[in-house]
Order: sequence, then C-alpha cells, then structure tokens
Amino acid sequence: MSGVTKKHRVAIVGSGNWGTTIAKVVAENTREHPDEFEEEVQMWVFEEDVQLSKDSKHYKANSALASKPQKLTHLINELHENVKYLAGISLPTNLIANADLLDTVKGATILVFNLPHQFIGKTCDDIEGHVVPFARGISCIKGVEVTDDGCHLFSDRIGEKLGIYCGALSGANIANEVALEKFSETTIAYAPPAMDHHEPGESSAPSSNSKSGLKAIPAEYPELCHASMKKLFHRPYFHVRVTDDVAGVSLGGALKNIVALAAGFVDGLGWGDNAKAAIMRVGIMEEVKFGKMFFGSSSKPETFTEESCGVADLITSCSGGRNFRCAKMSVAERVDIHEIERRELNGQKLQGTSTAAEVNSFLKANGKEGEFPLFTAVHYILEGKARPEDLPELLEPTVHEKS
Ligand SMILES: NC(=O)c1ccc[n+]([C@@H]2O[C@H](COP(=O)([O-])OP(=O)(O)OC[C@H]3O[C@@H](n4cnc5c(N)ncnc54)[C@H](O)[C@@H]3O)[C@@H](O)[C@H]2O)c1
Ligand SMILES: O=P(O)(O)OC[C@H](O)CO
Repeated sequence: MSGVTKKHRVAIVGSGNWGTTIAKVVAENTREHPDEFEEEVQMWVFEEDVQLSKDSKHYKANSALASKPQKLTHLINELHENVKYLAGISLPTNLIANADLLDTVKGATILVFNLPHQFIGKTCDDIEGHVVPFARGISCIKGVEVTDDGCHLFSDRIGEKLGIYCGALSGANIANEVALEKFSETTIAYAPPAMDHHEPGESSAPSSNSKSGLKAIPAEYPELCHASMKKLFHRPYFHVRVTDDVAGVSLGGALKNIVALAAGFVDGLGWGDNAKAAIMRVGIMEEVKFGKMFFGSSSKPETFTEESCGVADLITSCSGGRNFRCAKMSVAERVDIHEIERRELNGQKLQGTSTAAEVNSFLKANGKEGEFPLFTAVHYILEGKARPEDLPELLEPTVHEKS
C-alpha cells in the first residue's frame, strides 16, 4: 500500500427499500475500514414530502417533525431512519441523505447504483460528465433494458453512458430481512479490464486502458479488486461471494422477477407447493437458457445454480418477494396488479411487470417466444391475453410456437 495517500469516497445513487439497506451496509463498512474508504457516505434521495406516520416511534418524540409533511432528506438526516422506504431501521450516522444528485456523486470514486430500473436512464443522463473519470460502479439493479439493438445489462448501460467500469451485485436479498441483519448471502460480479490500477510509484495521472478507453485508478488510491468489494459490502449478517460473471449475476436478478410473478399467480389460485415448485423448476431452466442463448460464454450456467444471485434468489423471491406477494393478491382478489402495487407498496416499485414486457418484446423480436414458455405466459397473463389458470397448458412449449 506504499504510495497510497487517498481513500475511496462512496456514493449511493438511490434510497428506496433496497437502496437504503445497501447504503446502511456500505456505511457500516466504510466506518470499519477508514484506511481505505472515507467514512461519510452520501446517498441520493429522489426528494419528496413525507408525513411521519402515527405508527413511527418518532411521531410522539418529535412533535415539530410530526406536525406537517417534511422533506424526506431532512427526516433521514434528523432521525437516521428512512421513514418512508425502510421504516423502523436505524441508519448509521455517517450516512448522509442528499437531494442533489450532482453533489452526491461529486468526488465519489465508487458509485453504487440502486434504483428501480425504470429510473436509471434519466439518472445516468443527469450525471453524465459529472463523475470522477476513474470511478468504478456497482449496479444493484434487478432488470434489463431492451432496445432495438438488443437486451442490455444495466451494469453495461451505466458503464457505457458514464465511461466507467461497472460491476453488479445481486442475491437472495429481501431488503427488510437484510436491514434487520438477518443472515443472507449475495453475489458481486466485478471484472474490470486488466491494467486497472497504477502500481505505487507510477505516474498519478489517470491513464487509459488502450482497448476499453477506461481510466486507470491513480496510484494514490487503494486498489479496487475482489477483496475490496468484499470489504465494502460483506457484513457478519450479509455474506458476499465475488465472481467475474457480470452477465450471469445481472440476469439472475432480472429474470427471477418474472418467475416470482408466476409463482404468485399459482399461489393466488390456491394450487399449493407442487405447482409453485413446477414454476420454479421451469423458471431456472429458462434463466440459464436465456443466458446461454443471448449472452453466450459471458454468462455461466453455474452462476445460476451455485450462487446466491441464481436459484437462491429465485427461491426467496417466490416465497416472500414483492412481485410474488402482489401477483398472489392480484389473482386471489381478481384486482389488477398495478392497483395492488399502488395499494400495498407505499411508493415501492415492482420490477417483474415491466421486465416481463421488456423480455417478451426482445423474445418476440428474435422469434423465440416459444422457447421460453414461462416468460411468455407471464407476459400474456399480465396483458390479459391469458389467464393464470392457463399456465399448465401454456408451459407446453409448442403452444406459443403454434400461436
Ligand atoms: N426491495 C428489495 O427487497 C430488493 C432487494 C434486492 C434488489 N432489489 C432491486 O433493487 C432496485 C431498487 O429497488 P428499491 O427496493 O430500492 O426501490 P423501491 O421499490 O423501494 O422504489 C422506491 C424508490 O424509487 C424512487 N423513485 C420514485 N420515482 C423516482 C423517479 N422519478 N426517479 C428516481 N427515483 C424515483 C423513490 O424515491 C424510492 O427511492 C430494484 O431493481 C430492485 O429490483 C430490491
Ligand atoms: O421484492 P421483490 O420481488 O422485488 O424481490 C426482492 C429481492 O430481489 C429478493 O432478492
């Protein structure tokens, strides 16, 4: 570490249910590793006015804050709690809520992106040109972006837009359980191109990797490698395994949200555990096939079967995730899932509904709907073109091929 005189500054872009939870994890770790990271962590908050709930422990104790709606950033910084998106969880005092996006990312050498996927495009547009050129990113976003030229990982989209390297974090991680410090595992994919770091003693001016054009991290900063990712995210209650498979990690997190909707549909029908297990079996097969077919050797089948971001996330999401729960209520009550989302989630966002539509538009464009009967069926059910009761028949691959 000789020659290292600076520390990494970490910023979290996003402050929802998972965004705030990961911010807590990171702020605990920057405090524990002050040799490598600046202790203070800035967290960008999409500002809104929030009325303290009568159920909040702060309601009686803080009459001034409770008397009228307050800025969410003000509440977070005063109470050290995100009362809207992670109520009841104490946040470290070195975590600072900031409504100014550019101020949040200013000077940050590690950017953690954690937003519902529909908002990431605009957020990256806003910060383009304002990030440290040699910064590194980690995307905690579960979703994919489909455009005319294909199906893209958010880690890649963020990296390309901002001109930085971006890895991914995804796992069997229901945010509230992690926030309550109940044991769970996660997977981080981090594989920046070689020559990423200057050796101590080399010029401190950021140079570029000749192939990727990425800027090397100057020698005054600690190296960023698998071990540093572990230092930043691993907690006694949140175990991290690091891999190089960015595509596998990202796809596992995105595609399981479609499967969780199907699990909710059959549970809402009261069909029991065998039906749910059937959905999960087909779901993991389609995840692996999607990775192989569209991401080739850059997505490894074993990532889906051996890492937390694969089958483990599928299991937890099909047991207690928001997509599962809302899909189940929607079928049991015969109410549109978007209405259930608005009614039940207090501003949190389902990711499976839009991912199902995006993945379907990609499969259709490639003539592959029939090869992914579960993903296709979920989209048709959400569109009202099929019924949850039709799932067993729709899971026969030939059905979509004939239609
Ligand atoms: N919540 C979980 O249990 C969990 C766990 C693991 C991964 N994830 C993934 O993490 C990502 C972030 O999810 P989350 O749970 O933090 O979000 P969330 O579902 O809590 O969404 C609410 C957030 O969206 C923000 N928002 C609303 N409108 C916005 C706008 N126009 N622009 C920018 N932000 C806006 C809100 O301010 C709030 O911070 C998602 O991809 C999700 O799939 C979630
Ligand atoms: O609540 P969901 O359905 O968005 O899922 C949450 C996490 O992704 C589970 O790992």
